[in-house]
Amino acid sequence: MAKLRVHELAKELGMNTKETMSELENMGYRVTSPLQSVEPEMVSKMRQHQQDSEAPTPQPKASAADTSPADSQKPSEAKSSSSKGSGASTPAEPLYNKESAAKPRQFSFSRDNKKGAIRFQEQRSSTPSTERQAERPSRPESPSRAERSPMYSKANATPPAAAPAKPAGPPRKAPDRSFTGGKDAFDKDSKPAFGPRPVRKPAPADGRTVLEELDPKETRKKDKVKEKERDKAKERVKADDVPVKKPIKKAETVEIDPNKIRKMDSWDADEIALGRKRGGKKKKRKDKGSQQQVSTVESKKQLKIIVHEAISVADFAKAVSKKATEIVAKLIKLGVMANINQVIDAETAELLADEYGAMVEIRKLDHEHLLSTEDDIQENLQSRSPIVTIMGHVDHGKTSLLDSIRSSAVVTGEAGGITQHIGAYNVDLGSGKKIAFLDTPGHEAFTQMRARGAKVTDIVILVVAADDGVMPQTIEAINHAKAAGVPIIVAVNKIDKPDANPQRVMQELAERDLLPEEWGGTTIYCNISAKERIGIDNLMEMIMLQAEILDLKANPEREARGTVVESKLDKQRGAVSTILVQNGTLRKGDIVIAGTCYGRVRAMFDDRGKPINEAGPSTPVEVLGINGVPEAGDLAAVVADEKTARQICTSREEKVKNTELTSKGKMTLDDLFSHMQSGTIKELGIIIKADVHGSAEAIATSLEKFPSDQVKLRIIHKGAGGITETDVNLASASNAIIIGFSVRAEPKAAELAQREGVDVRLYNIIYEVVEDIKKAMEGLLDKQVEELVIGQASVRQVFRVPKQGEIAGCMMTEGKATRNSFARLIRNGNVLFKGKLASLKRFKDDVKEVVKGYECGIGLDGYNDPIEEGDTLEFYILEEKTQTLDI
Ligand SMILES: Nc1nc2c(ncn2[C@@H]2O[C@H](COP(=O)(O)OP(=O)(O)OP(=O)(O)O)[C@@H](O)[C@H]2O)c(=O)[nH]1
Repeated sequence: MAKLRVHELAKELGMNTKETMSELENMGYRVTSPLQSVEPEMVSKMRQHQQDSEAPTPQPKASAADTSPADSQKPSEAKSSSSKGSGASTPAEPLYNKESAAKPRQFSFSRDNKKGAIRFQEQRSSTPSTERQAERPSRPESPSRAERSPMYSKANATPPAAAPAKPAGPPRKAPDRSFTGGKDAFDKDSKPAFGPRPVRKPAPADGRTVLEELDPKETRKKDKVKEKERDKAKERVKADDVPVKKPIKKAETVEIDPNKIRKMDSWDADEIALGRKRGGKKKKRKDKGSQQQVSTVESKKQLKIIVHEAISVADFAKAVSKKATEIVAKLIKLGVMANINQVIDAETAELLADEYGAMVEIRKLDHEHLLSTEDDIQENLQSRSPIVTIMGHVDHGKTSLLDSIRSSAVVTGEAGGITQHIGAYNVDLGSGKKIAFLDTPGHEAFTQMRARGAKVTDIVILVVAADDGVMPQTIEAINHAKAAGVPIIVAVNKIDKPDANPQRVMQELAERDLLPEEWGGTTIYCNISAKERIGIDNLMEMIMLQAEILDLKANPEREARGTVVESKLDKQRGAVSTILVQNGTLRKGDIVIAGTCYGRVRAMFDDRGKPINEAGPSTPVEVLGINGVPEAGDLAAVVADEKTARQICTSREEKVKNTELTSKGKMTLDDLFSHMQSGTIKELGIIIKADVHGSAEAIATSLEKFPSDQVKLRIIHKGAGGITETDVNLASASNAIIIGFSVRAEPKAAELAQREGVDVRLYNIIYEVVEDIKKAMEGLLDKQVEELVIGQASVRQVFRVPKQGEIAGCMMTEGKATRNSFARLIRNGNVLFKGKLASLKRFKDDVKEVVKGYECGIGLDGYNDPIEEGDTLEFYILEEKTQTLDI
């Protein structure tokens, strides 16, 4: 008997790949990849296991089997269709411009065992699925799968035991309600579980389908939910009906939720359950009035105000049933100058709420919170297409690959053949399967987005030219993808070239932890020629296979949330933003916030410039109507009205102004110890940049060997050259520190590091690097260091002194500077340097200290960039505090 790969076995057994992997694991067989070959004996064990579980019983256990997504096909059929369904095994057959599917199609994978090629398979359902279902014995469904399947109603997934009332008898032909991923599922005859629910039909005495039998249960469940929602809605309506001038009685027993109303919080799961958002147009109109910003809910608890990012003073006043002028006065007492129409941030609202014995619940509008599907109603979750980023070294064929995938001519249209902008494209593979591609000019945009909290990509395609091999940017791309925890599929490109050497690429990448599956590793490699369009279909199959493993889900029913991929100002069209919808559905007319910008979606275009009215999950769209140019990586989310959008954006703008806020929470060597102590850090990410590769290697080796059972040192990236913005972005996105050895940070990188709060350490002696890390771990074990500012000086003139570099001629404007103090060099609010003084002089004499009102000359130790007139020097000393470990 021949070996089979995991995904082939899964196909044969009618299971999904993930389940098969876990089933194999359960049977004690180690599986690391869906491409892994399974030994013949294990294959037969699995088959036996399958048969055992499929053995027909006199009990009518149709319910679970009916709901199996894979049961619509017999294993034997799966095999036979695998060879014919793909149009035999002509490898060059295009996958996504197939003739239109007149018949319902379904999508799956198969392997042509003779040729060893895994192929997409398009299965035409010539036989009604009900027949196929009846031909094979039913197989009990595992509850987990039932739960996961988006198209299932939970009721249908009830295990066999849940239907004991059914009369015993021979298994009857139950209609196929399994979801196969194809349009079969919508076949009228087969009465799909996810079609219009026959809940209102009275269940017949016998001959009922399991679906019908279970419907009352489902109905009850639904009714309960609806009832709950109706109650909630009533409460909201009650609140909405409160006239403006009428004070809310018993304010302390009223829970006021300014955001949980139709106008404020369109992404609230409850609202979605009510289906209010889409049907809420009329209400919206009716609600146009400031008083409708607040809704009340009876509660015996403390007054609760739910605030997302901001709330206006007027709304806050309403929430606590006080006059706005009183709130303004309270704010002044708290040191916040705001008028009635101004917006206060959630934290200020919290302080204010304290004054009224109320509490504020802050709901964050960040990527982590908004893009999670946790609060989505499970049954609304559906599989979504994978979002793929193509990365690789310059000229290795990223654009050509994308071009060949979407059969357009991007490369020829590019100026100088260089990818000039980030594009996002949807590729239709037919059979309802799509892949969203992000075309980035390397990895900068990817990491930049990640640094902004965006996690856009599900899979990275690493393009490596077979004639060129692994190059510096290939390594960077690997490190960036790894740091983001995104799986990599390697596309070895240009195999058409005479000097192509795919084996060498494999070898080089294997050394970097990308061990090919055929060598016992887990990384998928695909040999392709983007130019000659060789192996593209196989690559697409592998992407879909990986996507299946990742089990990507989204809820198209909810309001859109996504990420800005790029944005620009177009002379004709105004601000144009490319938004990748990641959850929900974006519709024309929706109000979108993106970073600090917002607006009503005036028009939307797909990746080919075609106007569209709505875009579901994993769809990139060009959006017109946003009032500015948001940054790549900004979260885009639909809110219910412009007022809410404005409030949030105003508050965000204020936060952006306060640069300190953005640098909050970043890891620095200084606070490594406190993080270690609080247990908030398990590993310290390090990026090493050195003048030569050898030094970077040497530092990495010594750090990797560093013994510590508390914190693991993880080298995220190492390379030769100065510290660039990309390095800082990577550090910021990965909460890592940067070690520069005999290199400096590029000015823009230094600025970015300052803005992002990334700790950049510069060294000239390897030993000192290790020593510093050691000190950070051990030295701070005894001491906690605090910076105490002691003075400030303004740079009036700059002198160049041989061997000493630049000396800043300063006037002390505040406090004092001492010879052993530290200094921060600040320009336009940015700290360009932080470190020791190299010299402190009055005229030609070294002095110990200079006080306010006196001139002095100051050299900065280790700072080699120009000092400029007008720069500010801030002096500080480090104060050590003894730690009390036993607290
Ligand atoms: N022979 C051969 N040439 C290829 C193949 N793929 C790409 N090329 C050529 O390689 C060059 C670079 O291709 P691009 O697709 O622009 O590479 P890129 O990685 O997107 O480059 P940047 O946009 O500059 O980062 C072009 O001249 C392509 O025609 C291939 O499979 N075979």
